[in-house]
Amino acid sequence: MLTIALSKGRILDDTLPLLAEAGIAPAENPEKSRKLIIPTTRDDVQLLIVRATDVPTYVEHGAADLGVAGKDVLMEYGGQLYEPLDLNIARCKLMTAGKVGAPEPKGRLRVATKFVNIARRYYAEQGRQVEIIKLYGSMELAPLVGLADKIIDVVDTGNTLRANGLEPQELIAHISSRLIVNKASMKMKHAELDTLIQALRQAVEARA
Ligand SMILES: Nc1ncnc2c1ncn2[C@@H]1O[C@H](COP(=O)(O)OP(=O)(O)OP(=O)(O)O)[C@@H](O)[C@H]1O
Ligand SMILES: O=P(O)(O)OC[C@H]1O[C@H](OP(=O)(O)OP(=O)(O)O)[C@H](O)[C@@H]1O
Repeated sequence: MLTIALSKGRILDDTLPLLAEAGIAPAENPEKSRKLIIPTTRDDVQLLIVRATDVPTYVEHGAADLGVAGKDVLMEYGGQLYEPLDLNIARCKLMTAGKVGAPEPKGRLRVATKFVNIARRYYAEQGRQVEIIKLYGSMELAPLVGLADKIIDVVDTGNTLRANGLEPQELIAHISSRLIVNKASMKMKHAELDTLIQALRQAVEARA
């Protein structure tokens, strides 16, 4: 059995067409079903539906053999995972952002983000003193109400920033979603995984 961890929403929407090209389709609609383990048209493949930030945890611990996760989530998670394929989906940018026209604060910067490890690394590399404030969502609010000077979040169209009077500032990384594989599975189920990875690679390359 091959177990694939996916998150609902954007990653599921963008991954299902790639899996379909590899001959794998869910037996029921994962967006509608309350089930968290979804069988597929292949007896030897099942899907796990988990939170986006939990995908690397399931895969690293071997509860899933493989999964799909944003590079932002993977950079934040760290951990020991194979990352054999850039699926080139859910593309966006990880950026700092602040209020439009706000002067660069002197001294210690307050940065609100759910990406606390990335934030710590980024400002450490710059030798900048920061206070990092952990949030779980709606980061754009923080500078508006004086909780933080800046945020670190993913940006695509920039509409969310603009709607809140914020502007993108520094680019931290270009982001897309990656196929990740458990290290032990890669050894124990090498043939099956290799076939699936190659099929997905072809599906990705056919689109480029
Ligand atoms: N606006 C966007 N445009 C393109 N890609 C995005 C955008 N927002 C996030 N992503 C990418 O898609 C991945 C999944 O995002 P999604 O919104 O489904 O989950 P999430 O809201 O980050 O997680 P959770 O629902 O667990 O809080 C992110 O990790 C990121 O790599
Ligand atoms: O630059 P934009 O095109 O506005 O995209 C950026 C927004 O997208 C993401 O949220 P998303 O829309 O996924 O909301 P959700 O994670 O709360 O579903 C992210 O957290 C930003 O708020």
